[in-house]
Amino acid sequence: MAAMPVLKKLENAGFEAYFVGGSVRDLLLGRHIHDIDIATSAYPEEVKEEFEKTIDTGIKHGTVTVLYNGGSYEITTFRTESGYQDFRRPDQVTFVQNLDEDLKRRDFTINALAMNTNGEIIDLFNGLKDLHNRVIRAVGNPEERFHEDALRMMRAVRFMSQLEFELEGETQKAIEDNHELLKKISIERVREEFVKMGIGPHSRQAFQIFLDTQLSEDVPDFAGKKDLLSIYPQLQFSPTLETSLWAVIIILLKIPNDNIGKFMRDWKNSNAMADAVERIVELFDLLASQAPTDYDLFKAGEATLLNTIDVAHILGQPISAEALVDRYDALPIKNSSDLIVDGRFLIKNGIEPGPKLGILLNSIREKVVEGELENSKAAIKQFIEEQN
Ligand SMILES: Nc1ccn([C@@H]2O[C@H](COP(=O)(O)OP(=O)(O)OP(=O)(O)O)[C@@H](O)[C@H]2O)c(=O)n1
Ligand SMILES: [Mg+2]
Repeated sequence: MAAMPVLKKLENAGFEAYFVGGSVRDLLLGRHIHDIDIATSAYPEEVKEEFEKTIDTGIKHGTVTVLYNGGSYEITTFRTESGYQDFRRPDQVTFVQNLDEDLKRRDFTINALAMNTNGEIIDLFNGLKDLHNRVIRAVGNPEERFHEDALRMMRAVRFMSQLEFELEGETQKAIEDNHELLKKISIERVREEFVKMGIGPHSRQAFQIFLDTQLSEDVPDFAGKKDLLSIYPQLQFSPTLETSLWAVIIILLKIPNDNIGKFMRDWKNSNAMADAVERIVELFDLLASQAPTDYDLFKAGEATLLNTIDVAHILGQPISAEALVDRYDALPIKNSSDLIVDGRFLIKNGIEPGPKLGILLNSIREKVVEGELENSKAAIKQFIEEQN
């Protein structure tokens, strides 16, 4: 690890120092390491004395960011779990003088590993075994861990998705029993975990647990929605601008389906990338074979992160932006607020203001949502005339 000199510097100054948390986990899993956390016996002021460039990231929590040799490191004084407030992260923390106490307050066994300057792993909670068996398991008593910080319940499902791990039974049960605590957490923090869950490679399985444990009851707009998995496979496209770029290049180059794998390997793309790109090309093939409607183009755009006009071009059916705007009016709507007309339109077309107008407007809305009536002014006008 290029970060080793930072640990050594702290050790040479007479302090204990270890890599901890996600960086140790990701190192052992061979994953990309995106941030490096260091736990130390040194107090923030002492850390600052050892390094020239530091940022006071969270002095209250014992954290100083050190910039060293082109890298950036979050160095935090050993601390305990005491001081958690109302199921959220602690406002104040208690510093302690040993690593064990610090590891004990961490969320999951795979996140409670530490590594010293010799590259030795300190594993107090069988985190290595859980890494090997691909299990997310709370450190110690799961209830306690989730009471300390309820966001950890969302972290559990996002790690499942990101790392392609299973959730250990007791940990899952504690989430089922305590899911309501998630309501205490700010939506910004929940959203961050939700997005990581949704875009991870195991998102379908994680999403299932998110629904099963009823965590879904405690986030906006999901209450009572139990049967979402039937539509979820769409997200397995995992589109990114990068996957869509390769798909577009393959279509432009007219690479036959059998050769997509070879094309992707020629560019040294990963297998996962190749799979995702193949799915997108398949989607385009399917669309090209069946005279797509505007709605198909729109949905294909969503599935590929391309805009609808680009999708139409790729399929050899160029349309102008103006034409598209007109044609959009006729798209089926999902949300009643998307209805193209309102009460004024009905009055203009001969309906007297009053209760009958409200009832008619509601039935129009229902028919459009059900797809029985086109969401266009012409179709709705005709429908009104038929009712009179
Ligand atoms: N609610 C939380 C958040 C963090 N941690 C501990 O702090 C470490 C670092 O936190 P963070 O960077 O948020 O998560 P990572 O596990 O490093 O995951 P990521 O790869 O997303 O950074 C975690 O590994 C874990 O030991 C915790 O116990 N409880
Ligand atoms: Mg991290």
